[in-house]
Amino acid sequence: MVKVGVIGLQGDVSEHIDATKKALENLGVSGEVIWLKKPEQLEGVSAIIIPGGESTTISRLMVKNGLFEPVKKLGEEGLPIMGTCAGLIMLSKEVIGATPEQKFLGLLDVKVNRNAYGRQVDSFEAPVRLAFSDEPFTGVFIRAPRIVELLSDRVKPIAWLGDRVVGVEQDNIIGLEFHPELTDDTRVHEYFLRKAL
Ligand SMILES: NC(=O)CC[C@H](N)C(=O)O
Repeated sequence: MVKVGVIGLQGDVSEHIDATKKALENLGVSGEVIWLKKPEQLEGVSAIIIPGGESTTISRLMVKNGLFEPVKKLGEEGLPIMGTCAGLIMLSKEVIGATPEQKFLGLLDVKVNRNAYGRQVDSFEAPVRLAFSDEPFTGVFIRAPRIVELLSDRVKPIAWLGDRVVGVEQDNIIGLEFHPELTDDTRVHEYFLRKAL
């Protein structure tokens, strides 16, 4: 029985909850998926998801609600954490274009550029190649950050758009530029959840 917490302070929380429930079903694993707002709810959690949204707001609210430090600690201790889009920004070590008060969990050795795709290509869908599946995955990119540098050998690419890395993994941590929760395809969530089984 796994318990997955989706950080539910801002962003596309319900989409991640639905995708995670569906992925657990497809894996044949019984589990609970919770809308995580308070540190007390971290008790017994086996994996955490940080959704897409607005990283400045998610950062501020995680600090305000007392989730920032405990989540950082759990990630450092090896708890599986996946961040999509704004969630990727939250997980990163270095961020170009951050606001001065914005804080990052620093669990992924990557440098990202916030809002790097610019206005013209603000949002788009494109086929993404995954390291763990032969079939392409529909990548939904919405004002996505761009992974501009891998800062250590510990971080491994797991998703590509053309020859550009758009998803990475570092042991227990996964960060993606795109939004797998906005498709009906649960392969990415399943891959992540296997880390918690
Ligand atoms: N869809 C998203 O999560 C967008 C992220 C947003 N550009 C940010 O900086 O937080």
